Amino acid sequence: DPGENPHVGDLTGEDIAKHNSRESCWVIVHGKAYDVTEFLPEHPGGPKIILKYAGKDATEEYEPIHPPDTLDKFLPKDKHLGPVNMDTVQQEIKEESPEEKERQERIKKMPKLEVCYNLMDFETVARHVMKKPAWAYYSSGADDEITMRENHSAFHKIWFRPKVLVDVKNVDISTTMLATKVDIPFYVTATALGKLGHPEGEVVLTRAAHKHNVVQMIPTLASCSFDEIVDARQGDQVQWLQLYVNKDREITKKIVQHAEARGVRGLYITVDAPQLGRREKDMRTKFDDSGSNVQSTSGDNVDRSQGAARAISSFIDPSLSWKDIPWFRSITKMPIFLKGVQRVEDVLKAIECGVDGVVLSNHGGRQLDTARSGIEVLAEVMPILRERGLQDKIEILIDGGVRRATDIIKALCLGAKGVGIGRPFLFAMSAYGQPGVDRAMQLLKDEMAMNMRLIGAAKIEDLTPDMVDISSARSHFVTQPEDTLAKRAYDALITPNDMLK
Ligand SMILES: Cc1cc2c(cc1C)[n+](S(=O)(=O)[O-])c1c(=O)[nH]c(=O)nc-1n2C[C@H](O)[C@H](O)[C@H](O)COP(=O)(O)O
Repeated sequence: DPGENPHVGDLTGEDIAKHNSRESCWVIVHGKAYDVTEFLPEHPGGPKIILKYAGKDATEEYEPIHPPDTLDKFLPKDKHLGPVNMDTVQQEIKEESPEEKERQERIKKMPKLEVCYNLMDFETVARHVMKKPAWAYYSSGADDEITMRENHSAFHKIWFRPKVLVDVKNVDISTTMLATKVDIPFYVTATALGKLGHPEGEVVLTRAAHKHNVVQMIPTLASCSFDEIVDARQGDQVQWLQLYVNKDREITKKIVQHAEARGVRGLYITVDAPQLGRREKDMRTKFDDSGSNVQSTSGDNVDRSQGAARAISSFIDPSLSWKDIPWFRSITKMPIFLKGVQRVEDVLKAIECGVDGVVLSNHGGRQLDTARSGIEVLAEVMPILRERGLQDKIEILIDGGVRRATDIIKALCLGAKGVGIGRPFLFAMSAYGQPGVDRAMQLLKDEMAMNMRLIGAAKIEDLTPDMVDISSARSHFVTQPEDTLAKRAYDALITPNDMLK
């Protein structure tokens, strides 16, 4: 009688363990059994990582990479074998590796949250406490990571021309982005696989975005399901959707129309990733985990060694082009932005196509290496739009390397409506959970108010192009002239005699 024994009829661990081969492969996920034998060759991450858990409980490995509704969506119902009595499943006693022991020690000694005074502090702590694959995935850029570093250093080539004696007693740092009133001109940009850094994943960012009244851009490749992230929204909180366009347009149409039905307020089509870049730190950690080195698999012609990103993105359509824009117009009423535009010619094309906005971005340096930073492209775009009277025809956002409120202010002075921020919030979340993200956002708000005062601006509209000097913005290699005379004076080894030489 099920009343007495709730597990009557359940499968047992023994039943599952018998199906532990390529010929017959059953796995357990969240207490339910699945026959994935026929799915093995289709798995984007390759068959090997599944075979590592054949006949066993795969939940821990499955969780960070797959939204919870993945099996319901992609595995035929007849392969869903039903509940498993987990008391009968022999849980693997995972011997803690020496590396994991060391990491746990570092977590015990990590700095208190109050010691984080800026966004880079979170990155420093995260590097020490995150699991290697998670750190590698979040921190990696493409190829030599030159663009990833340039994104941040580009802001240091732009200098302020502050105004003085402006009444800045009351400073208002709020603004509107895509007709949404926000407390401060940044949004949480789309970054994939949130559960690599935190067991709750993207919903942590949803809660922090609500608390600080900023917009969250929901990633296509989120660990949480889309509906989980939308369900975590509170009150009239605004979310946008970042879209990787699927080769199967029907799937894309369903995703977009479902998002609109769920009240998402903007569609951001990612256009800089027809194929995901080579993030070598991410790739290297895949080799460390023997199960996921899925190179040698029969009949598997896709190179799966490119880390999690490349594996889970094989659905992206590289044929996407300008001719597809009208189709997007036909399937949704949401405003449409192109995310990843990197030259003024494409901004002009976007205006011609009637697109509502663009994000000037190189994907955080994770795509084409030695592409220019978003802020440098912005410095190229805005003067030309103004020249042609087009600056109000399209909303311009930028992202990449934003780590200080001064970076946000420089972007706004040049004409952006706001900026997207990615890694800092991931690192804050991974190291300290939601309190970390809250603090990161609050630090930016405090910096923003202070720096607006120091530049002589009481509100966002007061930020104008004449407040920045961009004469060095296009130099990718700024040498400092060697001031040998001064150097001589400061070189303790030089004696007065030498001066007589
Ligand atoms: C850090 C990071 C960025 C990703 C990201 C994942 C991570 C871990 N992923 S990715 O795996 O495919 O590359 C996405 C993504 O899903 N879609 C997207 O449009 N941009 C993606 N981006 C780019 C992101 O939206 C911003 O362009 C970038 O993060 C801005 O730079 P910062 O990280 O320096 O703020």
